[in-house]
Amino acid sequence: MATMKSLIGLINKIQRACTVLGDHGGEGMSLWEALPTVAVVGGQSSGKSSVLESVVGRDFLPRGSGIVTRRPLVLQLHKTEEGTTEYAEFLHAPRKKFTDFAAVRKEIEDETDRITGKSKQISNKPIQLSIYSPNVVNLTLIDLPGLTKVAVEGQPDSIVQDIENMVRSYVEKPNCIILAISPANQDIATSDAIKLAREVDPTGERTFGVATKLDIMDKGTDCLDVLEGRSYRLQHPWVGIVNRSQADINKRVDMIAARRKEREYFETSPEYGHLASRMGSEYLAKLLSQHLETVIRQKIPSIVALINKSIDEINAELDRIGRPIAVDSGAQLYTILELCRAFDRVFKEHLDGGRPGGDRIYGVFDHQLPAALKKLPFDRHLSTRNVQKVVSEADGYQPHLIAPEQGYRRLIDGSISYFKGPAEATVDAVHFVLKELVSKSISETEELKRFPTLASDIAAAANEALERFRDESRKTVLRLVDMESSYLTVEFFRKLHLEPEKEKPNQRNAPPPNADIHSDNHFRKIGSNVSAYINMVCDTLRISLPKAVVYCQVREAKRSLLNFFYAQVGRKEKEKLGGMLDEDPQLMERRGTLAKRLELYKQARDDIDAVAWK
Ligand SMILES: Nc1nc2c(ncn2[C@@H]2O[C@H](COP(=O)(O)OP(=O)(O)OP(=O)(O)O)[C@@H](O)[C@H]2O)c(=O)[nH]1
Repeated sequence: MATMKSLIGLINKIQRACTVLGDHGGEGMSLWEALPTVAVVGGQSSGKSSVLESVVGRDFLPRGSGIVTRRPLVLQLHKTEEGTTEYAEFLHAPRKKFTDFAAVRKEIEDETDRITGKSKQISNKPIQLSIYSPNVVNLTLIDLPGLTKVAVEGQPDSIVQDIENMVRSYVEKPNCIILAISPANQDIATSDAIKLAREVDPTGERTFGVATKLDIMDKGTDCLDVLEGRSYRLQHPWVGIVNRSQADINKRVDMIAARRKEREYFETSPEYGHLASRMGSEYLAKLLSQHLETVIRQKIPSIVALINKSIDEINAELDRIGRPIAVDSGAQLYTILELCRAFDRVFKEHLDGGRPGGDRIYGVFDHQLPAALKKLPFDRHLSTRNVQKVVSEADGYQPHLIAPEQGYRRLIDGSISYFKGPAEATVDAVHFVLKELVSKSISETEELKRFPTLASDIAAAANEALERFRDESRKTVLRLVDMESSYLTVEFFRKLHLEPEKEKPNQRNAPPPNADIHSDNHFRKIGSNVSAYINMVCDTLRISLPKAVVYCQVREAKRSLLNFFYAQVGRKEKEKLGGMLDEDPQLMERRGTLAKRLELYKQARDDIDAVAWK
């Protein structure tokens, strides 16, 4: 069977670990709240601090007027071998051992101010203090601010409610044992502690009533009705305490002497002599320790169940956000390539139809390009006036005799050069669609979300590749246009001469007023022939430009978008690979917190297994 020391010591260990991880209850069923503790509750100046110091046997708590205790003090008592030196340790100063308990008091005051500032504010962030002494029992007590009635200078009006809310947040927990301190020299009916305890623990199963200041009750009055269970009955018998009076404190009566004085008081008291064996702070400490140990033993199964549930939840979240990356360069390289492949898969799905986006490229070919071609200013370029101008310039001093060969060539070259605009616009439009698809694919690749550095490296590499593909595509489409200029389709013109006159004068070729009909008809005819040829070229380019763009940009993007990147990664020094896997700092912090919490819960489970089932 586990010893009392080991069980309570175990809970102390888990409690300290919870505090390190910032789990001090309040946020849903935390491990902290599953741990049984003893909360010391009482009105101002009810004697809380005196009881705690009597239990510890040391003078170590801050004293003063108004609200002295402004943060919960989690006091873990560890019984050490007889003759060993007493010392204290704070969780917030783990390597500092305090043997001077006056310094402990100062550290409690300073640590309180560190969080609440010099104001009289309170804070629910606990101070964790462990005391190792042969004069204590294994016990964990939480000292809470006194339930006050009136805000004093420098306190906000809400202080009364704030304190009650904080105290209530502790005592309402089913695992909290309530040490209700009531001064016997005041009507117990007005005890703040009993009132609150009655509310949160109506059956009194987890309330221990303590009556202090028995020694200064009005002459002729005593506390026997309460101590002998006739009034304010609780499941556990009340314990009477006589702490040091203010005079004793001022005279620096030490705690061990005070305990002796308290024992003598009860042993020689006519009223309480018969109760002496179950009165006094030493008896109270032993009673609480035994009860705490019983409660812990009862609660172990539910604590283990909560720990196991928490372990499963943490493992599930770690799986979701991803486990830490291995540190060896081989594993890192593998991870990087895997992530690149994941991105590539998403990108290809966008192009091939699994995800939206590829259709926008078709939209460029099916709408944007035809519309742009239609808008080209061939009307103006092939107006009769301009045809006449270009042909005349091409003839020079000798007008052409039959067909103006040079004039035709210049008109056709001039017309074909207009195609360069729509050709380059198509290349750019497809480029921007591909760039957008790269960006969408990065954001849709779940695995990449935790590696912002790698995500931006992949985006940069992909966009660099798209720029290269665009340059190549631009050269190719311009070459296609130039090819149309470089060698005209002779068959077209041969066929032309065989065909009868079809062209009727229309608005576009209408001759200017009082022009020479022969030359106008002649130039209009030329313009119409060139226009027919250009229409043929236009039909050819409307088909060949998309092929060139797909071949140079879309096909390359599918085949080799990251090939350069793979080569770069392969050349990176090993230590640089880790840098590519830098994670979102918040994510790393979250994973670190989860890993620490997981370690706490696993350790707690192992400790409990090691102790509880012996
Ligand atoms: N005679 C006598 N005086 C006591 C006893 N218990 C406490 N006192 C005195 O009552 C005053 C308040 O005692 P504390 O222990 O500071 O009470 P407290 O509830 O901790 O006070 P705050 O934390 O400041 O609200 C001090 O002057 C103590 O000396 C007792 O049993 N007998």
